[in-house]
Amino acid sequence: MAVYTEISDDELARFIRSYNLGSLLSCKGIAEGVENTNYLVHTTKGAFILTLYEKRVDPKDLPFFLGLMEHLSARGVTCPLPVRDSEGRVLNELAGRHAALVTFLEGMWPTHPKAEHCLELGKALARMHIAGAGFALHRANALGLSGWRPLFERFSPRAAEILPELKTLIADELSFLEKSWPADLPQGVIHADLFPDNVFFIDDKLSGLIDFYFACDDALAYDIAVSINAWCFEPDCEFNAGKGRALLEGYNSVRPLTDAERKAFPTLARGAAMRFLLTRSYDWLNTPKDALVARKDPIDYVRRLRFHQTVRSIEDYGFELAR
Ligand SMILES: Nc1ncnc2c1ncn2[C@@H]1O[C@H](COP(=O)(O)OP(=O)(O)OP(=O)(O)O)[C@@H](O)[C@H]1O
Ligand SMILES: N[C@@H](CCO)C(=O)O
Repeated sequence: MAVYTEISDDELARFIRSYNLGSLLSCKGIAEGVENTNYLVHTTKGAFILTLYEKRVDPKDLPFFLGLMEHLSARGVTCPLPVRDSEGRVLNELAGRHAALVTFLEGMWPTHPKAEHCLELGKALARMHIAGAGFALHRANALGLSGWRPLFERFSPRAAEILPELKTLIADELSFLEKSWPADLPQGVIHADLFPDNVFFIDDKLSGLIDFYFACDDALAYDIAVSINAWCFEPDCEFNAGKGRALLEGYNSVRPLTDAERKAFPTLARGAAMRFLLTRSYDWLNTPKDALVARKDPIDYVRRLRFHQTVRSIEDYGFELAR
């Protein structure tokens, strides 16, 4: 579920009146999602997503997220476009929360991504990276290398509740990543959470990207590593080289990877596995078992991490990339 904040009919009607969106026809809570409260709103001018930002979003980051969606939309990336109210504001307040309305995107996310989806995703990710250039605002990656150890320290005394050897595995891996993390890769705006549930398709054609609430400035190739982990492993956590190749080839056909990015890829993939292993472990230990939000299994990311630890070069993944 992701309806943490209820809105009264009066509050909603007043809120919608402050936009030039005609009359309110309906409003339904959306069950999917974890971080924020989302409603699907219909007015006589169309369909919109109303998001109330919950506690894990830092309000000072909202201009970055909303501005980025405007920047990308203006450069041809299909993503939600924040709607301005009659005074030109994209960020408002509703039911005691910061709130925004964005355009509704048609499409469905793929529950069983195929290589064809991965190819499309790779191209879209590269286009997004290119379109992000020149965005005026900046946001450091709060869940990047420097954020991993402090997050680990918040749950390490209880890590054995997930897996007896988890504490040692993470501690050793963090030492490796802190020593080996590449500092000189091409940087830009990354999505940082481009999982299948954030990518919509209509008839196997990619129709849009959503959920920019982890977007930040970081190494572009790190974003590819996040998506390889999210899209190219089977439910039993076996790596699917065909899907991986499709994603990389799609990306490389739009924005060719540099030699430094190719060389760093196995380390980036380990870091991307670490980031989701840490957040999932923290949430696993700190979300009440009877909470309505489904917890995501950290073990899936232990398996990904162990796989990447065996890889020495990008060729070991079975990728053959054109230069
Ligand atoms: N612009 C949009 N158009 C169509 N549907 C949307 C849009 N934005 C959100 N949704 C729907 O709302 C759901 C939750 O959105 P979103 O992923 O942004 O939520 P969240 O709370 O940030 O969750 P999480 O970070 O866990 O993915 C999506 O799965 C999708 O069904
Ligand atoms: N995509 C994240 C959760 C939402 O950010 C995960 O699968 O752990």
